[in-house]
Amino acid sequence: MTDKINQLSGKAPREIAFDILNDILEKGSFSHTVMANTLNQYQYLKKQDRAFITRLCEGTLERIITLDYLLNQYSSVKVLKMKPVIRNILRMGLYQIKYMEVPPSAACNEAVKLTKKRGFTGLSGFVNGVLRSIIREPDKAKFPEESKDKVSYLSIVYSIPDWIIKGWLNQYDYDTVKQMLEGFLSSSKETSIRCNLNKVSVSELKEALTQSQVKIVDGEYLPYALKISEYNYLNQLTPFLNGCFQVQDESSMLVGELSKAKPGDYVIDVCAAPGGKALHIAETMEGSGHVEARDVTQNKVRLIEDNINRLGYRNITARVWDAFILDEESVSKADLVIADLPCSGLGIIGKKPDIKYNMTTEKQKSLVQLQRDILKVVTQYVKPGGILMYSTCTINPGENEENVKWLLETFDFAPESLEEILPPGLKIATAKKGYLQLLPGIHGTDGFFIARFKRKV
Ligand SMILES: C[S@@+](CC[C@H](N)C(=O)[O-])C[C@H]1O[C@@H](n2cnc3c(N)ncnc32)[C@H](O)[C@@H]1O
Repeated sequence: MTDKINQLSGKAPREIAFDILNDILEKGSFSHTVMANTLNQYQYLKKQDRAFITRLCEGTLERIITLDYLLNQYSSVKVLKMKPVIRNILRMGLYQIKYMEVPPSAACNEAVKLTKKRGFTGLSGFVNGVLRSIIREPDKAKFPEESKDKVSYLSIVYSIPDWIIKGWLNQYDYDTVKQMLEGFLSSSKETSIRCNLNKVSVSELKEALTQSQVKIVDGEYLPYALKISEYNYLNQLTPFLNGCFQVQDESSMLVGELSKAKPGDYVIDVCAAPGGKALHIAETMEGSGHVEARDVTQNKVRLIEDNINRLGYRNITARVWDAFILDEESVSKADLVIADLPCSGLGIIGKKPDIKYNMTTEKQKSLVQLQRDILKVVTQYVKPGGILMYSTCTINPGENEENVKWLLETFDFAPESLEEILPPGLKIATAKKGYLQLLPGIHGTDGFFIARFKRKV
């Protein structure tokens, strides 16, 4: 059936994958948006075709540095000098040969077919030649020697730009960085979810998911965190539609967990969309108090509202408010302020691999300024004795540890130890200083930073 419809629409799964990759790699579109929109458009595809497209796109994107390095050893024309269509067909072809359970000759034949279909018949021999020589001599290509050039080795083997590797090697020892890089490569296979305890128990949710043939494993630290896989569409799962869970990484749930909001608290989340942390905190307050979830545009606020409605919480509202602008009415009013600010996102490159190719040190510097500008405003909302939670999904001391130091030097806040409130199984030395950095591959979560402060009375 799918093949027939594909013939009618003229697009086979590899061609759909090619269009997605071309949009991301040549037009700069965001990977998760293009993937979601395209898969939505091809809803009639069989589950395995959708899974094939997802794996091929995500995998190729994740491994671009490795793939280009290898292709350059087999091709007389360097990848960056190739026509965009040809380099992306070759990247996809090589990814299938090296990392997927696709017969190599099929990967090669399909690449040649696609080259002709896209009007490059004259280059089909070139595509065939490069891929055939890879199949013939898979061991010809050599990676940099680990003992001679550690940065190049890690960068090429794990497909991460070398400036990022250098930064992490300044902060962590070699083995830790290597483990992190392994962690990124294995992080995108499951979806982390938070059980909506206001609606169901964890065992009820597990039962409902099992009935929908979803594979479930427990989270690392929190009893209400699960990881799911092997479903087709999230928004066709009955437990999702019924608001029994929210998609959220466990690292992000730790913000809600470590906030220790009390029933009756007034909470402001200044950068809240799509609402993960704000919704979680509303849930922990058991229907009491109030969470005001703010974001900068109506579209973002709509995302929060959709989640509020689906999950059925009554003690949270969403509102458009620009965090750079002081809201006089909120000054010294909040028991808890959540500042989960825009950041360089290097902690989630396992899920959104395009981030690692687009981020730069200059962009990171301007993000530090943005974070400080927002903090100057929103720290004012915390009432004396109230709590400020600062978090980012990145691994960069400038945006994390140095911002903590700056905040403590600049405002009337004291660090609040996290040691006593960490969930069992999570031990991090800096927790007693009021902050922690989670690392993929080490802690089993996204890379994530959390700091807790108390406003002095
Ligand atoms: C890291 S995300 C927040 C994720 C959210 N806390 C959650 O747990 O689902 C950062 C958010 O900041 C928002 N943002 C960016 N600039 C903003 C501004 N000037 N005022 C308010 N929100 C802003 C973005 O729209 C984005 O939704």
